[in-house]
Amino acid sequence: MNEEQKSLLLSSSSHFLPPQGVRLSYGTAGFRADASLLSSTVYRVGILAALRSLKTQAVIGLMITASHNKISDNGVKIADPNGGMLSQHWEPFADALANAPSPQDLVQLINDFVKEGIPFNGVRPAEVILGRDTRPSGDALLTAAKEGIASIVGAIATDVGILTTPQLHWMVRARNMGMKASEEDYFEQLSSSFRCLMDLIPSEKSNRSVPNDKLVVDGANGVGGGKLEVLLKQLNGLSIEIRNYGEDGGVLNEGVGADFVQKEKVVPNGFGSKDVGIRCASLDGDADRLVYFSVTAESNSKIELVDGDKILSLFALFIREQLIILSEEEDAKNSRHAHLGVVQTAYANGASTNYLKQLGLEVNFTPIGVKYLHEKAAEFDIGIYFEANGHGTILFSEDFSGWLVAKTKELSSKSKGSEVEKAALRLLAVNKLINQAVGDALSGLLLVEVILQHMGWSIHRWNELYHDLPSRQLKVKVADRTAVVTANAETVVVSPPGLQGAINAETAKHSQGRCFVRPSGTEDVVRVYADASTQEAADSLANSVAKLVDQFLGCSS
Ligand SMILES: CC(=O)N[C@H]1[C@@H](OP(=O)(O)O)O[C@H](CO)[C@@H](O)[C@@H]1O
Ligand SMILES: [Mg+2]
Repeated sequence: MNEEQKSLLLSSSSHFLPPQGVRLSYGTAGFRADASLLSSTVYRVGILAALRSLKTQAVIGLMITASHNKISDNGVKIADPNGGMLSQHWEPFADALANAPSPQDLVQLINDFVKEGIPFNGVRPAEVILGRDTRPSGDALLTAAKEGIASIVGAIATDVGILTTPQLHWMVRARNMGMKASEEDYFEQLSSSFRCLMDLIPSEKSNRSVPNDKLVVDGANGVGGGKLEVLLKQLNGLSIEIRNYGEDGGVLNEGVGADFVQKEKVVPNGFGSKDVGIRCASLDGDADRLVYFSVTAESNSKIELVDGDKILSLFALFIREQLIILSEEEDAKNSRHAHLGVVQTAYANGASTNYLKQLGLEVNFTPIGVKYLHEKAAEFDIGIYFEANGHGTILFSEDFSGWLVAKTKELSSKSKGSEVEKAALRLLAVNKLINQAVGDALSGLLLVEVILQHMGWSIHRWNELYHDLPSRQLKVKVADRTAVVTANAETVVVSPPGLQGAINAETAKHSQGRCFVRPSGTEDVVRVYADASTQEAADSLANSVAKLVDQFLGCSS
């Protein structure tokens, strides 16, 4: 690193001193904290993004969002060249950068790091694409990110404005693949592949009208509602009403959104008795999560939740159906057995795992956080992953995508209009529609809608695929959540000593009980999850274990 670069870093970093007494860590989804604490962190992630771009000689994304967190929080995360999350190898460097106490320490750290092979004088300058969600703090943090990028000589920052998180990841991936990568291109790809899937609905089904065919979407008062509206203008055949846009006085994620609906299992604001029986969906604040629900007749606030596990099951059924058609009608010589795998976490409802296994699918488990699920899903020809909270997607391997393209070409000359050609075309359209970079509520929603039409199913029929085991999630505020250390994909507490033993004893008192606790990577809480044979038992188990957490870790003041 030359002197010009060092002094540029020294002078610009002196405007962004880190907050005292706060230690930040690149958690399940980047850095998150109260927005007032974040300008130095975002500035430093700007530097990190530029260095990552130099290292990979590719375009990197930087997204300013705190997703489902309360409106006063914000956060920042990196999209790697393939559109996925930042390589886990770089997370320790990200932590060290964010916590370097002084400009001198920061420059020293960067100097040591770049010696290990960052091509400072490479052929290609660093380039970072910047996106942000609708949070009011986003603007100022964007300036900090730009300053960070500008402190690496020659680096280019491209501000793409307010976007959903998956749009930003999609753009990064598209740019690095040399494809069209604007927001219009994103909408065009989603709408054209959706139309293609609609056209491939078997005719006996497309004439059948699905009961309650209107969909009502809760936009979490975030970025997703407005984007969905733009997308809908390019589509026919969908009747969608959007509520909680964020422009009608509602507060981001407050009593609304996918995280609220999935965890509390009650209707979001703006929904009630008028919606009984109607198909409803909820996005989270940055539109990378999607859950469905319907308002029950017994009580206006109660819902039947159709969560990420059930979206996964619907997708798996559909993909499996197409693969079966392909393999049955194919002559044995040219056939290719596609390896289909699904990936879940410990938050998956046990009933969903049983259902998927009964379908004959290979079910894999990873620790919490999409970076782990995504990595695992990428090992299959087609890998489907979902967190119960509604974040997930379907990944197609490069090899299988290439085979599919060749296959559809071959079939279009050999057996045009056949069932096998249609199945291949459907898979190809799913590959285009569903975001290959990260879970994406908008593309997920379009895929759910077209599959329901394809099956001729109402939300109730879909919900009947299997019955969820009753579960309960709670958050416990403690003095220091990092005091909870876990193992076994975050399902067993190893510290503080004695806590796991107490949880086990409590769990054993409840029929079919299962319970685990872990520190959240996105909020300042410890999460408690319990499931059991009845709702009362799940509630009682979760409540008792929340008390244990409180006893072992002490309440924060
Ligand atoms: C119980 C739960 O929903 N946890 C979520 C939540 O992480 P926590 O580390 O639990 O706060 O946000 C992550 C990012 O969206 C997501 O990957 C994860 O599954
Ligand atoms: Mg989100």
